[in-house]
Amino acid sequence: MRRPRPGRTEAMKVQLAVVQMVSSDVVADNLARAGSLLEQAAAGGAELVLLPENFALMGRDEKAKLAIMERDGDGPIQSWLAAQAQRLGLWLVGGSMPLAAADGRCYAACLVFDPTGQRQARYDKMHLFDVDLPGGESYRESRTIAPGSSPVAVATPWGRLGLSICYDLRFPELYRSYAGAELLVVPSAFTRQTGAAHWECLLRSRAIENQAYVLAADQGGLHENGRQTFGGSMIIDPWGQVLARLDQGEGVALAQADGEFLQRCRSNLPALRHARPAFYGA
Ligand SMILES: NC(=O)CCC(=O)C(=O)O
Repeated sequence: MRRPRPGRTEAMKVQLAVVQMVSSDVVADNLARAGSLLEQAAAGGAELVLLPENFALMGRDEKAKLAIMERDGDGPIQSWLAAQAQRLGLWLVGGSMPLAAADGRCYAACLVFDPTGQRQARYDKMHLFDVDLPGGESYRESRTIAPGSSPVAVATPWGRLGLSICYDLRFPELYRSYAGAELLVVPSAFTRQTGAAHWECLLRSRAIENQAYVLAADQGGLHENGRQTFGGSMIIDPWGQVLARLDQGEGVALAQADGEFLQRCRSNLPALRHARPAFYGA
């Protein structure tokens, strides 16, 4: 494992992993399978691993997440995440899990743990999926989820990591607020319908326009609530190339990020430096 000195991201090389799940409505089963998938990632040399949105529960009823929501910093799912990070010596990005909000709803929180099991960041999903799709599929996340209001990027040994969750992917301004971050994560439970149409295109766009590695861990299959998620978890480089990809079902995709390659992309094609936000807003 190469640990670069701060400010030496061009020397950065890190093995990344995204975990794809088909989470059920039984938390203990989901955590047990997630634990095995994390072991698989660690065995593949991963040092930074991303779990999908709702890794601990995809309930029959959206309200089920309110029954398992935890207080910030206190609860079995948060303890499980800290313990996995420490047990496997990983930076672990915990997709999303429900943390209590003051109004009875929950936040969809993405928590980041370092290899000592210390929590390094919390990001709350900012854009909620209140959407009606062709064919009658309908979602109202705001009934159970309160929106977050702050972008969050966290310093890692390999550079800055910008956090986002699923539907956030459609709002490029969020990622632009992370401009210069080397790594972007998008834990997701994309619908099968919208995933087939937009998933890869949106992810590659975020990688290309921000010249960053993008890690996207999705749910991928048929859940007990009848909901179908897309899968296609992937790791993309700053040139927009898909380095690793899964199809449907559970699994782990691994790929190496290379700081020299990232710096080469940014110096050969300095689009981030050419931006002129003074004329069209940040
Ligand atoms: N859970 C979500 O945010 C779903 C987002 C999604 O499927 C999309 O198309 O956007």
